[in-house]
Amino acid sequence: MPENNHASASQQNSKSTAIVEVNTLSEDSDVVNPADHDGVPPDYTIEVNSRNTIYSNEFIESKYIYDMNHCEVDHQAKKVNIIPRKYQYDFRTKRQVQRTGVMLVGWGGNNGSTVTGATIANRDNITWMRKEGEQRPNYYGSLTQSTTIRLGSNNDGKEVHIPFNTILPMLHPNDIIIGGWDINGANLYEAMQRACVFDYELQEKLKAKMIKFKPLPSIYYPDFIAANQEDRADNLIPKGTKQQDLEHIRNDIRAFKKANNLEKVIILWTANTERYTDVRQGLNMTAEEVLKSIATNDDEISPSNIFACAAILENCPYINGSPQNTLVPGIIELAEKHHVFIGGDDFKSGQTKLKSVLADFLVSAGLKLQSIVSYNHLGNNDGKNLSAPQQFRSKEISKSNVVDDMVGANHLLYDKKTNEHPDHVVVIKYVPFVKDSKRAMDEYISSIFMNGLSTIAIHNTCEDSLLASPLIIDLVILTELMTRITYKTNDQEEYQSFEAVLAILSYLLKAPVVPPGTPVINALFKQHRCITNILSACAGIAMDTDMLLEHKTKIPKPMKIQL
Ligand SMILES: NC(=O)c1ccc[n+]([C@@H]2O[C@H](COP(=O)([O-])OP(=O)(O)OC[C@H]3O[C@@H](n4cnc5c(N)ncnc54)[C@H](O)[C@@H]3O)[C@@H](O)[C@H]2O)c1
Ligand SMILES: O=P([O-])([O-])O[C@@H]1[C@@H](O)[C@H](O)[C@@H](O)[C@H](O)[C@@H]1O
Repeated sequence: MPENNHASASQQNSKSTAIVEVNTLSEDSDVVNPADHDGVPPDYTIEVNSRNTIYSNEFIESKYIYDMNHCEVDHQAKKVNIIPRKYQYDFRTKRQVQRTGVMLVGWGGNNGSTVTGATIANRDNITWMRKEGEQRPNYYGSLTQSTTIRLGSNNDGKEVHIPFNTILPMLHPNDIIIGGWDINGANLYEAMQRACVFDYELQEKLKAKMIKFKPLPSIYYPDFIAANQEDRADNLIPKGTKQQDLEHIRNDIRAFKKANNLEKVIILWTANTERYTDVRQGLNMTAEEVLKSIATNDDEISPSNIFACAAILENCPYINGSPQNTLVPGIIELAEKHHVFIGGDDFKSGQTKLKSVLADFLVSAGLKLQSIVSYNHLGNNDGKNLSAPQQFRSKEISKSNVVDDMVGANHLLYDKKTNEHPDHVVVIKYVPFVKDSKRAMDEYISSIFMNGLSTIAIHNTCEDSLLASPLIIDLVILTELMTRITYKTNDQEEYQSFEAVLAILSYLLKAPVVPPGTPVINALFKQHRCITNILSACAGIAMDTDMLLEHKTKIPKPMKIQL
């Protein structure tokens, strides 16, 4: 496990000091009017001066009024009755960040080795040379580490932004203890070399630490991943029943937690994409059925089903970074029964992330998106596994559904009676030569004003693992945070956790799993606002409504509101 040889960065977030107005601005700031923006340094913490936000040593407690419009559509009268409703929430966040570990399923893969090497490089501030000169480690691409949240404005009318991870006490990636399993026995140095993601000099500087890490043996059911993965499977637990596999993985989790003196362990699947499993009565529709199917060695129980059940039964959140339908109804019910968080599916890293922005931009601008073609080729082992039809189908599904909510929200452009929607084609090809450097080519065709046509063509090349690794970090950090947040409402006495299915993670995932019967949101900036607004409410900070009325009207004196 990576050593933690520095004072925990996570604990620094637990102190509280008032905001100090600062005029620091990064030299490379490209804002139009630098004077209009204040960036608060990362080592500051925030304190909300309000009677509705209470700080104790243990908790941050905030009161929040949730406004929601209840709508009644009267088709006879051709009228929509809108009843604005208000609900009071009391949020409570434990301030002490937990000593947290993540066990990656597929630790020896490109994503697993890359995220492990990156946290070591950042923690130990390892620099390396390449032809452009000295390179420094960073966490670019991480929402929690490399983005800011607009708080409001200061007395001079300047916009004040804080680092995202300042809004509430959060785990720091440098403090995450990483371990996990792989069906392949390569140590993490060999895995990093195989991945061909990091520069050579960085690999060599990481060697001494990475070579010490060897993935735990894992479970391998050949029928669930491509046959071309068979030669990789040399690091397996002794062949037994699926019940024995479940118990073995549970023991691994307990051992990892004890050996590293952890308070929280998160299990995250970044192993190969599996084929879909059947979903049917008697197999996996209830928690009882899933556990019975494991006990009776049912062929349709997948490795990822085993890992998910093991995690839940060990009170460990489980996150699915791949597109297969691991989180069947029975596993969702098991998580709900045990009040354990689960999330998925499939990291939303590049081509699909852009699609969830472009489709939203086009449709919300009233442009009728008619055709989307998403082609990519890649040469890593993921691409090799996806070259098999059943594994490709899992990925095709997760990459295809990402525009459904935007199209469904605009019945002016798309006829709901005929389920009208854009043509949408997903193509993935395996080209070994390019390795992890994925090539993505997209074409978006839209009908525009007076039936003109607009075609947008995009080409993107980048290492897939450098896009996915910061998402793995954010999934761990946000999941650990959510385990410290509880709420009660105006008609409840006891504080309780959020729903077991962590829909708040949707921003990081292509095919968000949501609580049964609730809407799936894919539009990226809706997902982003969901995270920032919920965390703002927990911190007692007013939502950023983007109205900026203070700059458009003569704003009155603030009212004193006691909730
Ligand atoms: N940008 C991205 O890289 C990206 C984005 C979204 C989703 N994903 C998904 O993330 C997953 C990992 O991607 P990758 O590029 O690291 O792939 P990879 O093939 O390099 O790594 C997967 C690892 O999982 C191991 N594995 C397979 N079955 C296993 C099992 N039952 N138990 C333990 N280990 C097992 C393999 O040996 C391999 O080392 C894939 O499913 C991929 O589709 C990747
Ligand atoms: O960049 P993105 O679309 O979010 O996700 C990627 C896909 O484009 C790629 O086809 C696939 O091989 C990767 O596993 C990943 O899913």
